[in-house]
Amino acid sequence: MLGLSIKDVSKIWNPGGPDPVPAVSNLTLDVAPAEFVVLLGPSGCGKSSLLYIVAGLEQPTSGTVTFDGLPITEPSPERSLIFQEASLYPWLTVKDNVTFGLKINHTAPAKREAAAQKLLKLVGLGNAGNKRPHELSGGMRQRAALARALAMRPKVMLMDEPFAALDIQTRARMQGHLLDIWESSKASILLVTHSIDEALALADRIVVFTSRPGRIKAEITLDLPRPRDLRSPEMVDYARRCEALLAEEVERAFKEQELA
Ligand SMILES: Nc1ncnc2c1ncn2[C@@H]1O[C@H](COP(=O)(O)OP(=O)(O)OP(=O)(O)O)[C@@H](O)[C@H]1O
Repeated sequence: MLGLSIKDVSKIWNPGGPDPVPAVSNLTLDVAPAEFVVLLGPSGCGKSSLLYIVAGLEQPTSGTVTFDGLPITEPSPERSLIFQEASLYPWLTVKDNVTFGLKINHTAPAKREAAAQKLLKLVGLGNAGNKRPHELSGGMRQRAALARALAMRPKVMLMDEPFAALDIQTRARMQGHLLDIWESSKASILLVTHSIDEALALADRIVVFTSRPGRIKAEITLDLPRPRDLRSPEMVDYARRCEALLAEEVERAFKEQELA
């Protein structure tokens, strides 16, 4: 099968230790090529744990994860992971950060230069290639991190709250950039967020998690054109549904804590 296939995956941190933590439980999720899936869930419900497994940085305790039919056992350039804080190399220019992976791959300098020009333009940093990361704003750094991920032509972009550290206006612009990038790259995206608005603005499908251990509570398919007007009655209705689903889970987690 093409795309990402997560089958019956469970993750227990510290299994066999004195304090095992069941993070994800029997989770099954397929992400089609070029599909944009957003994971929404209460804090600590295992969203990042799942992303690390898909990235190949962690192994599931049980279950399988495949990409284009092949088991995921280790990180690969075809699956890029982008975090909340852009982790650029401070001693390299933006351009050299973007083409770092290509240099490791022994891509010829002329090709690297061409790729950097194209990617920096795509993320709106056409004039910032020679700057160092500390000279950029948070939003610009995150765009540089996106360009660096794109340089490896990933088939899947795994994004862990990529815009959470940004102010609301920058965040909205970054979402627009991401949609442009997604449309031109045709990569699948699996993005974790706490923001219902972000999920509604971006997703083809929102997957709502239960509280820990994370399971799929609901899936909401948004077969709607973008950009979306989040104030339209239809979107307000979707937002209410998401809020109600999340509220149930937060409530359940509190009750379980009280009983423990
Ligand atoms: N490396 C680890 N070792 C032990 N426990 C871990 C590890 N990583 C995560 N956990 C635990 O697994 C559970 C799920 O964490 P995870 O970070 O996957 O949740 P999350 O849904 O991404 O949370 P948030 O939304 O707050 O970022 C938490 O209880 C967390 O403490």
